[in-house]
Amino acid sequence: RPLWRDVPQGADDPILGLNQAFVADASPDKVSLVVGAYRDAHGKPVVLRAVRAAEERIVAAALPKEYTPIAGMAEFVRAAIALMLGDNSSALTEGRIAAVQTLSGTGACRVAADLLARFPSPDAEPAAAKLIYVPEPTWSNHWAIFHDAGLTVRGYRYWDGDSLGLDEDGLLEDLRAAPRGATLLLHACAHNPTGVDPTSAQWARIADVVEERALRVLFDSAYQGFASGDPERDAAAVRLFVERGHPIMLAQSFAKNFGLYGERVGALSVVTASVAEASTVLSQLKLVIRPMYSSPPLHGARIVAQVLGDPALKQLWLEDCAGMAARIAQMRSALRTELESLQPGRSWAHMSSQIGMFCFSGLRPEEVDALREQYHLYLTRDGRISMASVNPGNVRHVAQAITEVMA
Ligand SMILES: Cc1ncc(COP(=O)(O)O)c(CN[C@@](C)(CC(=O)O)C(=O)O)c1O
Repeated sequence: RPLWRDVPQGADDPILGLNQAFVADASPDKVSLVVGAYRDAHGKPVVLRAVRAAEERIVAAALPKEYTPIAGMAEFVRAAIALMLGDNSSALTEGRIAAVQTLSGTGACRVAADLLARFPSPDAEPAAAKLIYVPEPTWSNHWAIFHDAGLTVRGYRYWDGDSLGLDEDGLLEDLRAAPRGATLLLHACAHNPTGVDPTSAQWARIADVVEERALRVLFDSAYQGFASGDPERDAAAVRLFVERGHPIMLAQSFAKNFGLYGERVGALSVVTASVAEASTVLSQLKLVIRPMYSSPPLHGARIVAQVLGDPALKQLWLEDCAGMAARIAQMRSALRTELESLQPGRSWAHMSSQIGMFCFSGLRPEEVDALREQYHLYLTRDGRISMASVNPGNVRHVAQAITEVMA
């Protein structure tokens, strides 16, 4: 009996769906510039040295595989917070942070969304109760995550297509117009998809407006250490808000900076005003998680806890993290050089001034389609290029293809 006959065909995911088309492409010249996953200079995925070493220790310890608590592995969660806020963060030492391990960054954003939907800010105007502002553009999955949790999602100006940089005036104007107590999503570093981050002076002005409008902030940190190569530097924006006393929420992904994509390692932290608030918020986070997926996976959390808890392994990780960031920076300048030599008079400065995994190239959708159809180059239709997929072996081919579709 066709009991599912009324189910409509769902749209392919703009990122992951495109990757399936790439896999199906038989051309030997195909290159995927789609998913933000690191590749080495030979186009191969990498398991970091510190991760391998930690795994050897974990396997040798022959640990049991009991359920983790609903809130996850406490040692991992604490290490995750300390990586972002610093070991001597007062919020951490005073016990004012409610934090849980999550199914990577996506899971952290979704648990945050459910908490926000259940507990609007007490200072919120009625219009702000379930309202979250996300940057225009943002990671495509953000819209669905917050919508599915029952929040109303609204864009705020972020990308300036003319200057190929931050639309600071538009951003501040939109935030000033936000109803009091609404939630604001901010990318901690390496904004996806634009690669454009506010300067420290611009972050300070954003923090001013957040205070004026009593906005609640959810930082989404998916690239700490991977952006600049220095986790301390990549934590600057989050630390600015915490030092100003903002009760921020922080979603952390360890997919990219630890290369643990498929292990699904993440955390969600809520900085509160007191131990009592942290305790009630944690109890509510557990009520969100238990019916959603009960408890998070063991292995990846053990790896991150082992690495961050051992100075020698942490140093190894820092070197590899810096190495990934450096290779991406090299490819940014290599591709820029190739493009500017093929297109005299046209500047590709934004390719090397942007930071993190992606270059927001400015390529139009029809040019992206031509790259895919004629040159077997795959990238998302917003023109985002995953720079980790560029390497000395394909950089000229990529530059030539881009030049030809722009002609
Ligand atoms: C800003 C941002 N937040 C959260 C996540 C979620 O990552 P996680 O759940 O794997 O921890 C991503 C990953 N974005 C990728 C790299 C992959 C993806 O789309 O899932 C991207 O290609 O944009 C991201 O870019």
